[in-house]
Amino acid sequence: MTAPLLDVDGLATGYGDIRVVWDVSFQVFPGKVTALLGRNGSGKTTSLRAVAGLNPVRGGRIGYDGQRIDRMAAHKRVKAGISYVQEGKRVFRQQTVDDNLRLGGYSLGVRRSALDADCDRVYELFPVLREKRRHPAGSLSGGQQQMLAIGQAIMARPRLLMLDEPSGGLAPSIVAEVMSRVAALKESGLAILLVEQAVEAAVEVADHVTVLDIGKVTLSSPVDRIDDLDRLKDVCMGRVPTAGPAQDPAPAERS
Ligand SMILES: Nc1ncnc2c1ncn2[C@@H]1O[C@H](COP(=O)(O)OP(=O)(O)OP(=O)(O)O)[C@@H](O)[C@H]1O
Repeated sequence: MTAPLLDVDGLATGYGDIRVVWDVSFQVFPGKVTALLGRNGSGKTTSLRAVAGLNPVRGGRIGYDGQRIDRMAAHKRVKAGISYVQEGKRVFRQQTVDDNLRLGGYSLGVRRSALDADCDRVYELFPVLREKRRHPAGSLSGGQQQMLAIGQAIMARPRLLMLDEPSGGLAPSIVAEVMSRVAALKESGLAILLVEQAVEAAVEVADHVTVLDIGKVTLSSPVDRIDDLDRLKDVCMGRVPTAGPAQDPAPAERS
């Protein structure tokens, strides 16, 4: 059985003394996508931030690559292979596309030739970025900036990639393009934790979905067991009462 790369168990977290996540558990496996779904304010971003080391763990545990990382500093988590693309396409708008990518790989402290090779890999994944490599990032479209933000995260050579609403503010055709790149990244063996409001787009690429509401899990299921998308959307909107977390087997338990 494949071991999860990320194993979040009974997580409680929040902001200072304000607790907004009470009991959240999910796993992410290499070469798989786990989608965290749920309505606005349900605690998805806060959970991601806790995994990245930006919010304190007040209860439960975060396991990564077989070790507890609850108290590991955020920059050490990056070094350990955890990359986090925050919501809102945070790129350096004045810098060129190429410089943005190089900044993403800066923390590795590798030689220029290695950075060149890493940039090339990103350009293979996102050919449109190669075309625009000399342009300032601020001149790119919203979708292209999202791809650049993902490319920047990949430059840090992650094993776990966390994406917070990559579809945010994008037209449906661009969302499909971004998701097809996410699918390509998972095929390359990356473990991906995807936070999304766009339920349909998320289930296209996800292997497992975990739905949060008011800081708790209301549904946890392999995607191939979900046969009613409308019901899933209702659960995500908090419109369907749930009898507590449905802890279906995680992907690895089925293989
Ligand atoms: N800096 C903060 N200080 C205090 N409370 C916060 C802070 N940021 C978010 N919250 C609160 O935490 C709760 C969970 O927010 P979170 O951003 O995790 O939700 P979300 O599921 O990601 O929703 P969205 O899709 O709107 O981003 C919300 O009630 C929100 O108001």
